[in-house]
Amino acid sequence: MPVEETETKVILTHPADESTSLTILKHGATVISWKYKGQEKLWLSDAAKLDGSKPVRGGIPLVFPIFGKSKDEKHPAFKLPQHGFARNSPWELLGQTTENPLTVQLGLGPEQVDPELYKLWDDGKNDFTLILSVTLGDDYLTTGIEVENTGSNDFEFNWLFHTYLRIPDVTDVVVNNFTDAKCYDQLIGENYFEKSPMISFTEEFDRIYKEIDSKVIFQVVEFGKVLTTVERDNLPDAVVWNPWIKKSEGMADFEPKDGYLKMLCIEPGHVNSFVHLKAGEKWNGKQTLRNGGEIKVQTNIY
Ligand SMILES: O=P(O)(O)OC[C@H]1O[C@H](O)[C@H](O)[C@@H](O)[C@@H]1O
Repeated sequence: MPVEETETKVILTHPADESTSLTILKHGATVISWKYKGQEKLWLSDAAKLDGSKPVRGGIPLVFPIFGKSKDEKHPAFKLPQHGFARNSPWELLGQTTENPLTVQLGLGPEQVDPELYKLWDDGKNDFTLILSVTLGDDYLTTGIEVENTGSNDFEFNWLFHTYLRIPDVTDVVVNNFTDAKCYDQLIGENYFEKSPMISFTEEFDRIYKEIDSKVIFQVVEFGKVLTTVERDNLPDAVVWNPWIKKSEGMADFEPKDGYLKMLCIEPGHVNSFVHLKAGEKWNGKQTLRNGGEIKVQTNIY
């Protein structure tokens, strides 16, 4: 069976190769595992809560309708907890949409969100439908989101795929194609242009790269070999995050404590500005993670 549904999960198995598969937790519609030819490509904490009591620490949590915590008291998302409610709500499997490549859809509407939580967004005035499409390709995983404003008032939101990539050792990898991109460094609270030809990791890292053209891809490269390629569609920003030693110690659901060496978050999103969605309109964004790839060097100067 290429698509199997249990009470809590949806499992997709590649029809031509059963060692390629993925698992989606219905809680948060979080992809918690992607195996390419038997090799796990996503990082999941050993202490991640998979029982719906917390957002999942690992895999691909979904961030909506706010990235981080709003600092603007007057903003409709000000009262929401960090990263909103999509990652913390029970999504519903809508069904399989294509066989080749294998695709399923999951949906979320206000009625599935904890009413206490939903009320915190603009006093519960915003009506929406989220449809997540997850595709398991031969050597890739695509997650695509459609946000529809099904209500009668306009609203605005952030979207982000909080992707935790599993890697052999974060101190051995570099990531390309952020050179000359605008960047906000969350650790020092400063804006600058990224100048490194490749970014590397020797300490805590938390940067929002902004307004990067869709044709620019990001690649995690280890000793000259591409491990994973990240492609984006209509998601202009990308957060790059590694919590390093101290921050990992402070997260109860982060295990093992040296797990930061085995993970790197590259998070395509629309977070530098809000998407304004008029009543009745739809917005789409998509990321594709591809196993391997040829090194491609691209610029952010146009
Ligand atoms: O602990 P969480 O709410 O899952 O957030 C985890 C991380 O998400 C993003 O990557 C942010 O840039 C970080 O500042 C934050 O620490």
